[in-house]
Amino acid sequence: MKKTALNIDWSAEVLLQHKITRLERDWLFNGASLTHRLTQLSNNQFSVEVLSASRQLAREDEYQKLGITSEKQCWVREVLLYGANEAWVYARTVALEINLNHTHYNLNNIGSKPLGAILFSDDSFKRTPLEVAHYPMSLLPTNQQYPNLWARRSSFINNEVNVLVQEIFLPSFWQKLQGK
Ligand SMILES: C=C(O[C@@H]1C=C(C(=O)O)C=C[C@H]1O)C(=O)O
Repeated sequence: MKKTALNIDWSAEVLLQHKITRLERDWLFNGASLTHRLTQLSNNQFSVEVLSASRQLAREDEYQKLGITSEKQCWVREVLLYGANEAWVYARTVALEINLNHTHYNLNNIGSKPLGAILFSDDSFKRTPLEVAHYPMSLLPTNQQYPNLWARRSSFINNEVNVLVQEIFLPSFWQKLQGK
């Protein structure tokens, strides 16, 4: 598998180098549905903008997390999650396409419905522990390229599919929490 220069360090090392606040910890390591929490925080003014949803090769760190040892076509969905008309979170979800095609989950056609509504409504999904990293600017959408943004990832796994969900908290989200 080709080495990518942008391998992200999802180890806890980043937590040793960058002290996180109680507020950051609450949002980075809270296992509840982010859709639900953002809906509450925005007083029900939550929405999803789908940037892309397509069949493509994934990144090395994503293959590794998904337990895929050679480059295979994946289903990749990239969205912005909005609260009160501000982009609060960029999310990138990856699943092995061949697995997804053999499930009854119609993830590729959910459009602007939040993925969490599916993943959290099916008790068969087990969620892996949340990991955090600082997300490389160049991997963010062009109008959201800020340095050192906190990202978290975890997988939702059942006997049909392994769905890797990565969520990057944008500056406007932290500004909202700080009442700015
Ligand atoms: C996994 C969840 O789904 C959210 C919705 C997403 C989407 O619609 O693509 C992606 C990431 C999540 O923040 C959740 O609500 O926790």
